[in-house]
Amino acid sequence: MLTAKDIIKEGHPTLRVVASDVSLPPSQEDSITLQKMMEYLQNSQNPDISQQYNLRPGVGLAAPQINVPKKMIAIHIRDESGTLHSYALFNPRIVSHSVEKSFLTSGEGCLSVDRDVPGLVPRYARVTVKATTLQGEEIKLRLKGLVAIVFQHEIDHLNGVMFYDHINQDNPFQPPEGAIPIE
Ligand SMILES: O=C(O)C[C@@H](Cc1ccccc1)[C@H](O)SCc1ccccc1
Ligand code: NI
Repeated sequence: MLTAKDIIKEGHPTLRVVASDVSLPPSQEDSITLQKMMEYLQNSQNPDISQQYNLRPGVGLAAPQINVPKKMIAIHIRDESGTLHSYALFNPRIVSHSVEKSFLTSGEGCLSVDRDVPGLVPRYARVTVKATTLQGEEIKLRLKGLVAIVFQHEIDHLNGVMFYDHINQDNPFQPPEGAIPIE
C-alpha cells in the first residue's frame, strides 16, 4: 500500500514536469499504480487506517506526486450533497470550461506541500472532463462545485502546476471578479 513516504514534496523536479500520456490499453503496471493511488485515498479517509499508518487525508492524488510522471489521477470525495465521486482515471483532460470562476474560501492545500500557503486559488466554476477509466471506458464528466476544484487541482499536477501558482501575489485574498465562493 502507498504511505506518506511515497508522496514526493515540493522541490522534487517530478512535480514540475508535464506528465506523459498513458498508452492504452494500460499496462498491468500502470493499472496497479492507479489502483494503489485510489487505495491511498480510501485509506487516508479511514480513521483507523490513516491513524495506524499516519496518512494525511486526501481527496485527490496525481501520479507525479508518487514520482510517476504519467497522466493518471484518483479522486475520492463526497460532495456537498453527500454524493460520492470516486474516479481512477487515465489521461484526464478538461475539454471545456465556464468563463465563470470559483474558489475555496479556505484556500487550498496539497499532499506534496508541507506548509500553509495562504490565499485564494481561482478555478473554473464548471469543467467538462474526458478521461479513460481503469475498466477502459471513455467517460465525459460535467463537474461543478468542490469536485470540479479537486479535478482541476489534480489535472494541474499532470501539467507541473502547483495550486499556489494561481494565487494573486499582489493580493492573495482578492476574490476573482464575480467568482463563486465555495465553503
Ligand atoms: O495534493 C493533492 O493533490 C491532494 C489534495 C487535493 C486538493 C484539492 C482541492 C483543494 C485542496 C486540495 C488533498 O486532498 S489536500 C487535503 C484535503 C482534504 C480534504 C479536502 C480538501 C483537501
Ligand atoms: Ni496537490
